[in-house]
Amino acid sequence: MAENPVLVLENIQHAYHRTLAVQGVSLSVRPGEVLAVTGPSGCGKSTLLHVAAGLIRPQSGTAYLFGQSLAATSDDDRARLRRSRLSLVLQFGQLVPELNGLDNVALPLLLEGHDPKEARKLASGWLERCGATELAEAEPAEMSGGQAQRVAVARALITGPQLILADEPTGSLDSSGGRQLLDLMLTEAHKAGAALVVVTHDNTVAARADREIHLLDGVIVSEAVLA
Ligand SMILES: Nc1ncnc2c1ncn2[C@@H]1O[C@H](COP(=O)(O)OP(=O)(O)OP(=O)(O)O)[C@@H](O)[C@H]1O
Repeated sequence: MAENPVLVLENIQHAYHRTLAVQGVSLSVRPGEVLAVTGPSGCGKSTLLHVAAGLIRPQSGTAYLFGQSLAATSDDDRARLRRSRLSLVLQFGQLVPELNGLDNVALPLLLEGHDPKEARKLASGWLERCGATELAEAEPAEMSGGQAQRVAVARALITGPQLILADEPTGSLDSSGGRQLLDLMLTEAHKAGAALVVVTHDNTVAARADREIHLLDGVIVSEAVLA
């Protein structure tokens, strides 16, 4: 029997004032699947990812994470779900400005009550794997966009999530740095059996996915199975 999807979006529609950003999008993501969401700037990719993460409540349609309707969960439950089974890599890293690189990576474990020494040891290992050892003591304000993305990816991987939602996770890195970080995300997702949904402008990133959906003006206009 096929495994249950980790993410289902049913007929999602969302507008900001008069701008219709997403118009009736439905999709489903299987465990372990890598899905690329592509399309030109402003076509609704980030909005869709934020809906999937429960950060935006869509005006209509339903999002299900791990079989649970996000509309039916409380803010606390959504936050808990995000911490335990889902990781986000948002555009520009979105690190906690008051914490250094090491504590930003350790934070999801600290919030779950892990031993701080152990959490920081694990965080240090993830920073190293993400090529960001030298950022352990740095504050986010001192980091370049690409450095913040490395730290954000380390923070996303430390919990061993079942689903990673990533918005242009390598967009601020040069092509070789971006490729390395993407390789790491794909390898770790594969090892853990995690699904990865990656929003990208970059065709070389999309080419690494199992499936690609292409959005135009908030609508899925094409879908391709790549692997
Ligand atoms: N907070 C907001 N307030 C008003 N309009 C918004 C807001 N966020 C997005 N939009 C608009 O909604 C549409 C979709 O935006 P969205 O950021 O989802 O697209 P995108 O494909 O991710 O773009 P990009 O690739 O440039 O990040 C755009 O027309 C954008 O201007």
